[in-house]
Amino acid sequence: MEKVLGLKNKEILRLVEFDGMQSINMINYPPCPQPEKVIGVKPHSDTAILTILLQANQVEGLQVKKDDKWVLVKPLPNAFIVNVGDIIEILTNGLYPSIEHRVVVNPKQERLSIATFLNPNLEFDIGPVSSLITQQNPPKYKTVTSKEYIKGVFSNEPDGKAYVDIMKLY
Ligand SMILES: O=C(O)CCC(=O)C(=O)O
Ligand SMILES: [Fe+2]
Repeated sequence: MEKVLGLKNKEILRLVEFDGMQSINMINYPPCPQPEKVIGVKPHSDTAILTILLQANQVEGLQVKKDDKWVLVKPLPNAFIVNVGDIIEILTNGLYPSIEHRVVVNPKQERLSIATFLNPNLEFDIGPVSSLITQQNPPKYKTVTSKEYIKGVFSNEPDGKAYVDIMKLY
């Protein structure tokens, strides 16, 4: 991604190279006889840098929002799904938007997923990287310390792309 964008000084990589943080969510979705009445995980984007996700027992349920429609992500054997998180959207000044997703439940089968979230080293600020900012392309997002960013994540309920909207300047 840095190569494609022509970024210098490891402007993305430095967030994870030393003391980046990883956390894991293992989720068991029991079968639900009335799946239309419940939601497994409500619509949100991941506030991390990237998410690496395994639909561990190959049962579908994950959907991503594309052109305002929910699209099913078919489980593939031995394949990981990589979701762009809000931090990549902010660092790239919107060039790589984070993906909104949700999980619906299955009437018959239980579903297991394992999501690994790549989170930033707390030493660096979160904001658009300087090599992507020019007079013609001014920052679209605020720059905050990682601690402020994480504090904001925990004080806002996951809700669509609401948190990345809070980080927007206009
Ligand atoms: O269970 C899944 O497939 C996704 C879970 C998820 O979106 C999350 O934990 O942030
Ligand atoms: Fe998620």
